[in-house]
Amino acid sequence: MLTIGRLHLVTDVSPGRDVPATVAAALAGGVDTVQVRVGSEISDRAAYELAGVVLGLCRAAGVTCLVNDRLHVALAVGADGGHVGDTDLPVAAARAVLGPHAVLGATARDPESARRAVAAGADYLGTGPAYVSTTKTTLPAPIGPAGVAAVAAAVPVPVIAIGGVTEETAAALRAAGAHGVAVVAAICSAPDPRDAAARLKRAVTP
Ligand SMILES: Cc1ncc(COP(=O)(O)OP(=O)(O)O)c(N)n1
Ligand SMILES: Cc1ncsc1CCOP(=O)(O)O
Ligand SMILES: [Mg+2]
Repeated sequence: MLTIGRLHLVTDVSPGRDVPATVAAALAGGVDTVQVRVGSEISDRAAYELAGVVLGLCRAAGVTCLVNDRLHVALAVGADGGHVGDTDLPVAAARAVLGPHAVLGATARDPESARRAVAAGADYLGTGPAYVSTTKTTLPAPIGPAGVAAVAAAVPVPVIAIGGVTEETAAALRAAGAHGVAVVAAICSAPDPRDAAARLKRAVTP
């Protein structure tokens, strides 16, 4: 069974990004999980093609590759698994679609929904927003390290903090009980994504 990484790169949906180039740099810097996330305006065909390219980069680096939301794309490209949230397939349905061996992540913002997601088959939880995110601006108020700690204390699976995470805040989230962190902007908007990933990796490595 795959272990859950400590530094997850979630790909940037902003137009004009060279996603494969950023993923390659982030992998060189030490990202240990890549989650392919595309906007709702992106066709399944384009998502499939992007996921295939990212999966190839991940396989060459020996890194886990997940697909956000679109589990049929995850299955079609042969990714390691997927991640679902409140508006996606329910966790139990996602598990049924992906099968027993795939990695399945679920979003949970509080202890009760965290326990439910794990009971339904999630291997890890993404929790947040830890801080204010510039990438996804429609989110509820940040839960901070205390909210992350509450979720981490409630479940036996790895908890990945997401939302506004930076090199500076990653250590506090680990100290709060997060197994690791997931980022978009801290790597994708960095002047040097490889260096940013390396710094984040040091911050989340025990
Ligand atoms: C690691 C991780 N945690 C949380 C999320 C958010 O998923 P979701 O709530 O489904 O929101 P979208 O990413 O689909 O907009 C995630 N993707 N990864
Ligand atoms: C998809 C998602 N879900 C919660 S925060 C977030 C975006 C995280 O991006 P950033 O690391 O740039 O805040
Ligand atoms: Mg989702």
